Amino acid sequence: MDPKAPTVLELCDIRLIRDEQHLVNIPNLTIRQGAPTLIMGPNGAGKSLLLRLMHGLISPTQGRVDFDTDVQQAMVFQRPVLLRRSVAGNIDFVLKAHRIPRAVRKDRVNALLRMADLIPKARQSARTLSGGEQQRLALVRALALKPKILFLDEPTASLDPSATHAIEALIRQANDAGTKIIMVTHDPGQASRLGGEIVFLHKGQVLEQTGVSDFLTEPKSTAAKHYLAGGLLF
Ligand SMILES: Nc1ncnc2c1ncn2[C@@H]1O[C@H](COP(=O)(O)OP(=O)(O)OP(=O)(O)O)[C@@H](O)[C@H]1O
Repeated sequence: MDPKAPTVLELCDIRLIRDEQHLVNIPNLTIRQGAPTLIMGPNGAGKSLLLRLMHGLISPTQGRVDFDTDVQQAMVFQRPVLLRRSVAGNIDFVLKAHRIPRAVRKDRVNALLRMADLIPKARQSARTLSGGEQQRLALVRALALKPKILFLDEPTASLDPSATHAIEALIRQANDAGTKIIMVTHDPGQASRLGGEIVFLHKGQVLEQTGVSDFLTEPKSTAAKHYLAGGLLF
């Protein structure tokens, strides 16, 4: 990651405490523009909490997340949350809610459906799509407003290899178009295909922030070594 690239987000002295447990404890974390930032770490490390803190879905007990408030952000969850509308209707709804004029909306919806390879399914009820199709729709819907930051929480966790590749292609396209991708993944293969940097989280703390290939070949922390070797962490 280019250390001179502009900052998109900065965590300062963040602590998230619940029932006297320090679930997240991050003195400082800077996320910069450019290639994806991939958050890895064992189950329960605090990855989803970190993503939610960054996106502002939850407030920290202490500290602050600095970002440009004018910047459009979007998030896609592990299980897509789709509206009881048609496939096209799901995208149109988001655009309409942001007062995008009808003439512009039609073209934008079609372009996004094409990107997701969902043109033939445009009129189908979104909730009848397959898991992979639903996730493609959720992803292009999140891109509808051209967000500067896109948070993805294990978007391919329940998908087969071909659906996973389709989602990765969309992620790459979004990244190339200038959207900063911040994504939780457990899959080292996916991390190496997408590239960028890894933020390795363990027990709510950032133990490493480094390039994907360095992390996968030479993890510095014992916790990351165990994690990559498939060992149990305590
Ligand atoms: N509201 C809450 N109150 C108490 N504990 C919580 C709360 N929310 C999350 N936790 C705990 O915080 C820890 C981190 O949760 P989180 O969902 O961020 O983990 P994760 O790294 O995303 O794990 P996974 O890989 O399993 O999805 C977990 O032990 C979880 O039980």
